[in-house]
Amino acid sequence: MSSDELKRAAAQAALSYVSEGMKIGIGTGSTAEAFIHLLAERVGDGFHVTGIPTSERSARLCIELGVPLSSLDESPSLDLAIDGADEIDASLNLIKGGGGALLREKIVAHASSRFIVIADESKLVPALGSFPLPIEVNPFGLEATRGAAQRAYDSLGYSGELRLRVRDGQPYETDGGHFILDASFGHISDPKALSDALHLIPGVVEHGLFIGMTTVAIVAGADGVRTLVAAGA
Ligand SMILES: O=C(CO)[C@H](O)[C@H](O)COP(=O)(O)O
Repeated sequence: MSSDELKRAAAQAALSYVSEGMKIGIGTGSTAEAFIHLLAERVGDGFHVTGIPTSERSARLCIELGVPLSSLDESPSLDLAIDGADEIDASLNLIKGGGGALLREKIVAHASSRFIVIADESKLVPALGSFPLPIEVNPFGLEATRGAAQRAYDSLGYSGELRLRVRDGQPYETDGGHFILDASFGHISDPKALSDALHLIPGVVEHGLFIGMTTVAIVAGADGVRTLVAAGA
């Protein structure tokens, strides 16, 4: 199966978690978009759901395909959220934000009773960190924030670099008007310690480590679709 077929298979399996009338958070990225297409087919057959999108990009696709939308302000408590990931470790901790939507994705996942991650098996890793960690920062004081983040990594014993994400020659701007620093420091030995250290920096708006948030990961591979359930979920 191709990577797109695997993403679609994971997205298809996630549909079984969606019931009539639910309010669901809708993620961002190619796997989440596969899910939006499948959900739209169900909606076309008369199924009722309300989607709360995690990005303008996902919102546009939902509108184009006829998936009814609401906002987190109108619907602050969600039944579940379904989203992709850049990396998934054995404890179902994640790196997210490759598509630049990590802040809204984290807010929506946190507002959801269950957070379901869909992915192809290439996203499963023994330890997080091969994928650069996206760190969303306020543009004000960018260099001060970059320096503080570098020192946080240094103090935890990591070595590597922070790169400002650029698109078309300009800093990449998130839906919230922030910038992203992509942190390449290799395997993250203690995700919680790194998360705490980054959260102490005023210019850091949020980072792409999703720790202890995942309820279920649905992972599609050559041998079929596996459902991995988080301990205690
Ligand atoms: O976190 C994300 C966007 O901010 C995506 O979920 C993540 O980048 C995975 O994307 P894809 O499904 O295209 O591989």
